[in-house]
Amino acid sequence: MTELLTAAQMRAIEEAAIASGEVTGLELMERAGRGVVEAIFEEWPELAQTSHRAVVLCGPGNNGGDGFVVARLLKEWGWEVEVFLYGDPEKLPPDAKVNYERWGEKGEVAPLIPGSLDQSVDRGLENAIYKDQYDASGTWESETNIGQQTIFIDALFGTGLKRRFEEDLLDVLKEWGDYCYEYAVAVDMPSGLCSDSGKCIGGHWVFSKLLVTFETPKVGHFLGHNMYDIKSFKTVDLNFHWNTDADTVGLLGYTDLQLDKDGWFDNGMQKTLRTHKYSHGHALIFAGGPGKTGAARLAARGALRIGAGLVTLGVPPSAQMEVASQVTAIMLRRVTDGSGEVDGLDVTLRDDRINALCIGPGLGIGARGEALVKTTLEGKRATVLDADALTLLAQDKALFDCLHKNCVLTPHGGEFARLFPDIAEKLNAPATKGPAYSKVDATREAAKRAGCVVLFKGPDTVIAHPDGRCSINSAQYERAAPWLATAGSGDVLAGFITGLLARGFDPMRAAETAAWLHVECARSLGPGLIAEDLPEELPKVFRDLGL
Ligand SMILES: NC(=O)C1=CN([C@@H]2O[C@H](COP(=O)(O)OP(=O)(O)OC[C@H]3O[C@@H](n4cnc5c(N)ncnc54)[C@H](O)[C@@H]3O)[C@@H](O)[C@H]2O)[C@@H](O)CC1
Ligand SMILES: Nc1ncnc2c1ncn2[C@@H]1O[C@H](COP(=O)(O)OP(=O)(O)O)[C@@H](O)[C@H]1O
Ligand SMILES: [K+]
Repeated sequence: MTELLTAAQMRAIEEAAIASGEVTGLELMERAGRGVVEAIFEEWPELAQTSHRAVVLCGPGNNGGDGFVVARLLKEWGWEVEVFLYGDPEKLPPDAKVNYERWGEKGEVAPLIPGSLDQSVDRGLENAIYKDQYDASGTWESETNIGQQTIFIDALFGTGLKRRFEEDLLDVLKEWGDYCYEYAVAVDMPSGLCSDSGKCIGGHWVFSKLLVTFETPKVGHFLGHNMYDIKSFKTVDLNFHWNTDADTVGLLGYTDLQLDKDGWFDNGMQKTLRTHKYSHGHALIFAGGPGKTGAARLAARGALRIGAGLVTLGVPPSAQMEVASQVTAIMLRRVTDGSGEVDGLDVTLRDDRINALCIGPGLGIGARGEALVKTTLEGKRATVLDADALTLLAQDKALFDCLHKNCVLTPHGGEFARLFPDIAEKLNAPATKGPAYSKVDATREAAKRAGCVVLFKGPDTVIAHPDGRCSINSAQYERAAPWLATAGSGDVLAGFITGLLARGFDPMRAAETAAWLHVECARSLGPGLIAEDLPEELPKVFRDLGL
């Protein structure tokens, strides 16, 4: 799993490597700066054809030190380089100071104060050509003579940003422009954003197209919406040994999910030649009343496609005809209420082959919904609680206290705030100092309180286990799939998780695998997708994965 580090973890592993004598801080800084330059030429090969111009903004810490290395290396390539420093050179930390002095042998350093950037930015804009425009009017070939371009390098702050920018710096950054230049690079972090939470601490942040980070990405790179302008994300290997602790957050990827043939088929519920449908689990998904059954049907379709052996919709008698006219492979059963009467859930659950439940999509928040949530939780079976079930849990502390370790809660931001108002308040409070309270912190706290897995939705879906394990399923950067934000897609996700629970996945793995596949389906479909398409795309996604 790609490990995502906090600023403190990154600092600790670097300090350990330096203390062990494996590498010096200066060497790490040199590798970092060299990595940035290589990343620039890899991203924009056209810039390697002739020499160009760089404007480098350096900050008062080691991020600024990286900037001085980049400036020196680009100068050695024959580039015209302008360097600005925010802060007092005498107060630079030792490695940054060495690189400031090394740069001083090659060029000047101007103070970064209001007005100092005017000319540099104007000159940069004079010749700037924008790839989007260029593509529309003709071709963009790496051998095209694009004239001298200016590349803007943001090495102001990295993982060390602690507080809001002073007014003079805010003024400078406004001059720098609120828009994104074609060739703009963030060194480690877009300055102004918190590397633990992705939140804006500085009061403003610097836009860029390419972000180059070091050794392994930081948690904040994958949280929140503030990095939407970044088109390319590169990680430079600093080549030193490190181990992380149990707190480390993982970025979900294909290899982590053991979605190879063995991992996929070899679960508690094995899909092999010798098994039959009951070997793959039986999911029960509750539907709401007439006109409200679509959400549960979407979830049911998702559960079936992801491999549950059988899927039954538990419907109130009033919606029986509506549902019956819409389903075929999915079965239907009347579930009036939570009771032990005929058609009561208590009776249905006497069938212990039903091993996974999904409650909430389209359920309603009336008495039937409440009774079903209660009976469902008392059964202690693997259960996904989504949508209306989350509202019911938020309204009733006794019901919330019935949550158990086999549950998965799947709130979006609004539902999360209803369920965990105090946690949401901390999360949504304006960030004023770093490291700021993050969506990872919030989801972990929520999972601990609920005593079960919480999957907090969004392009940055965070999945946390009460024992502290935590991962992010990212639909950002090259995995962006904004068209997934469409009515009903969350219902399908609830169904995917339920289907995997029926197949015997444990709650954490079911939530992680389902979330990852959900985004894969969206990417495979592309813009125009509607929620109904998602389950139908699974066979193609499975085929493409070689399953
Ligand atoms: N530690 C290492 O060995 C390495 C660090 N590297 C770079 O070093 C960076 C981290 O360096 P630092 O820990 O020095 O942190 P930064 O360079 O991000 O900034 C920290 C400095 O800024 C000050 N500061 C924080 N918020 C401020 C604000 N709002 N206004 C004014 N000043 C503010 C702090 O007091 C401190 O002096 C990484 O992001 C990375 O770019 C790389 O060179 C790789 C090696
Ligand atoms: N910008 C986005 N990019 C990618 N995925 C998104 C984005 N916004 C929302 N999603 C995903 O879409 C789904 C929406 O779920 P939800 O809000 O419950 O919708 P609904 O209730 O209509 O089904 C979630 O899986 C969420 O992670
Ligand atoms: K930066």
